Amino acid sequence: MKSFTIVPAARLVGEIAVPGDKSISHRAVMLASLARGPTRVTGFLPSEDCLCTLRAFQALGVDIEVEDPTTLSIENRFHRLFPPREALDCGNSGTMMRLIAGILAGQPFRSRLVGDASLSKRPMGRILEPLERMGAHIRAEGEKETPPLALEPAELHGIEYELPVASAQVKSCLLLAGLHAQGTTRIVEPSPTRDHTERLLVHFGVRPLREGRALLIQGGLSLEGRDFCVPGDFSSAAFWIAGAAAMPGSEIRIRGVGLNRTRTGLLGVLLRMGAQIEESVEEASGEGEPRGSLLIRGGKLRGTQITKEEIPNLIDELPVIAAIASLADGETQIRGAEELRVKESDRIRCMVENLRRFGVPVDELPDGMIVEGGHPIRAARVSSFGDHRVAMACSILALRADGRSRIDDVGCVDTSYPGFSKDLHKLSQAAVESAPGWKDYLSWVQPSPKTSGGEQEPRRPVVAVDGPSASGKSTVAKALAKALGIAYCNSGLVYRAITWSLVDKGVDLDREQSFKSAVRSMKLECRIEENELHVRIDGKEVGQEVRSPAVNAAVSRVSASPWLRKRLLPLFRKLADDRALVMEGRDIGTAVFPGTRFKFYIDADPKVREQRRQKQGESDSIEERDWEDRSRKAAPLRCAADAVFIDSSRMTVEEVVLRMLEELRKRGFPLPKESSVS
Ligand SMILES: Nc1ncnc2c1ncn2[C@@H]1O[C@H](COP(=O)(O)OP(=O)(O)OP(=O)(O)O)[C@@H](O)[C@H]1O
Ligand SMILES: Nc1ccn([C@H]2C[C@H](O)[C@@H](COP(=O)(O)O)O2)c(=O)n1
Repeated sequence: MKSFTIVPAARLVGEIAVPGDKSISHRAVMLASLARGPTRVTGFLPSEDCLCTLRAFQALGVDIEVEDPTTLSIENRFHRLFPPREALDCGNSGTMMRLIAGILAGQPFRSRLVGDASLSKRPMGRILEPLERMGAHIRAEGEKETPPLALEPAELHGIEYELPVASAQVKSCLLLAGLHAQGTTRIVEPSPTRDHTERLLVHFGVRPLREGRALLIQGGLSLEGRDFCVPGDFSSAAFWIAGAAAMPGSEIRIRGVGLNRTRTGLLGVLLRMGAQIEESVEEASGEGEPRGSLLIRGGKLRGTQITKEEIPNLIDELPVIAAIASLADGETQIRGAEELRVKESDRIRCMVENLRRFGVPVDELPDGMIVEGGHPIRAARVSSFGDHRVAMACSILALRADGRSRIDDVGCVDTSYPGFSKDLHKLSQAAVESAPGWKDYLSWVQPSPKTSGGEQEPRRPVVAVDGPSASGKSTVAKALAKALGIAYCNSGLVYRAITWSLVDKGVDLDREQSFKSAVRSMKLECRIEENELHVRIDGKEVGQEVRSPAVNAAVSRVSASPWLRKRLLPLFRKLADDRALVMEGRDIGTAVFPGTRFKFYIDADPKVREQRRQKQGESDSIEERDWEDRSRKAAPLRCAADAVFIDSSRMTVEEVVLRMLEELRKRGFPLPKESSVS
């Protein structure tokens, strides 16, 4: 399963054009396929969803040539559709299924519409009822009126229908069915929804009549092919708009994006939250799709209230609004958004669960949520729940986490935004240009918050050395201790020894009680002999066995236990009671000896670290272990704010140790008269 690993970034900077609008791409293919004469569609979104629509119309006998991934030549040479040989696959797309059902309902042939697991759970009753009233023979084969949909040949007639819930998909389904019905179809909307279908109908020569809240379409009119350019998708741009607005110091420009007023509700919400957004409409061409560019500057946002009336114009943007509400000061309430529960996922449930994992206080409501913003964002591992917008919204929030986060199951992002991760990298990397070397990686080595300053200095001088796996910290810490003539303590050895014993005894690490009782019954001895830490468990001194693949694979899980860490803390501190020492690990400068003035954070490019570990002939999943060490709740791996950061990628061990000695001298460490490196 594909996942994103998100590196924190201070801000978003740069200029992009987002891919074509998903809603409009579907509709452009559908209407061009019904039209007489050729249409060239440019800016088409070649996402999984839209490609399903393209394949469906090819299967219905329409000539669709893909000139390049975003340019299509479409012509229905026979001015009719043909029976498809097999079921039409709508993939993950509710838009496709509901709209194409409107087109197929009035055809003189049978058809069947199927979808993926997620689409197969989505309600179709809302189109079945009005279509049946128009004379369609349509049946949902799934439970509770869910897909697949089976359609039999039928002749439709116009009806008057008042939508119980504002829905652009239901409205569009009925407009397309009305096009193939006898007489007039009158559709009344409770509140305005996105109007792409109406605009495209006008583009192809059929003008629905607007009478207040009602739309009227005359059956039997034919569409005329005409070239069409799809604007950039506002809902894709929304991730950058919201992300940049909420990250102080950001400045991004988005070109060629659709600015249809029925889609841009997000802008109003962000402006209310204090965002700085400049909009310039480049093309308002009458009844076509308006497009233009947006300039967003980042700042501190404040919470807001989003009401039922606003929902239809920002429904797809609610996940990202929930994400950035976490960064705003104060509370944000989202109400009247129960529709979110029947999208590609239950977006209320999924966002609430993910926000909680990021450490955001959030209350779930039947029709929305209350997000309490302004708290620190914790690095987290979350799931997309198979929903593209959840995946992207969480990616934006992860940029502001205190470490590297992981979003699992992100294959779904391709349904609307192929290339999202590339754009994320492009816009967030610009933010870390000032970091030397491997930019994106360095950006997550952010200083931990400053300690209160009240921590006690250890009784004897302690040099704290922290860093990720295979960064070389043991090697340099050992050499430094030798040069200083003081004790060297490898705290990781203690975690490894405990892990080895647990693995050796076959303890199930997932069962907390077994884990705790096994640790309690262990006889753990830590002694410094000949200036080096020695660990014994149940009377046996541990050796090379603690570096076995089984221990490497389990040690980060074991050391993530807050209970165990609390238990070991006094043991580590006691070692410094009567001697000076160099102690290395993952939390020495931040949790074990936060009061020491002598702190180092040793790091190296992940590729270099990988190579170093391979050279040692050890099997170790460095990336996985790093992630676990950084994302755990208790004492995660961080570079202390007052630590000296050393990138050892292009330094020899001697160079690193000399650099450390120099820093110790500057900080007043009691150096022996002659400290040499050997
Ligand atoms: N500056 C350096 N240049 C080249 N190789 C180095 C450097 N520092 C360390 N190494 C080598 O890299 C390997 C890994 O180093 P070391 O075991 O000290 O890393 P570590 O950070 O303590 O790893 P872990 O925490 O996983 O035990 C060793 O073989 C070591 O000799
Ligand atoms: N202070 C420490 C030291 C070590 N750990 C954990 C994290 C590591 O994955 C594991 C083994 O350490 P290593 O021998 O690789 O340095 O022990 C920790 O959490 N805190």
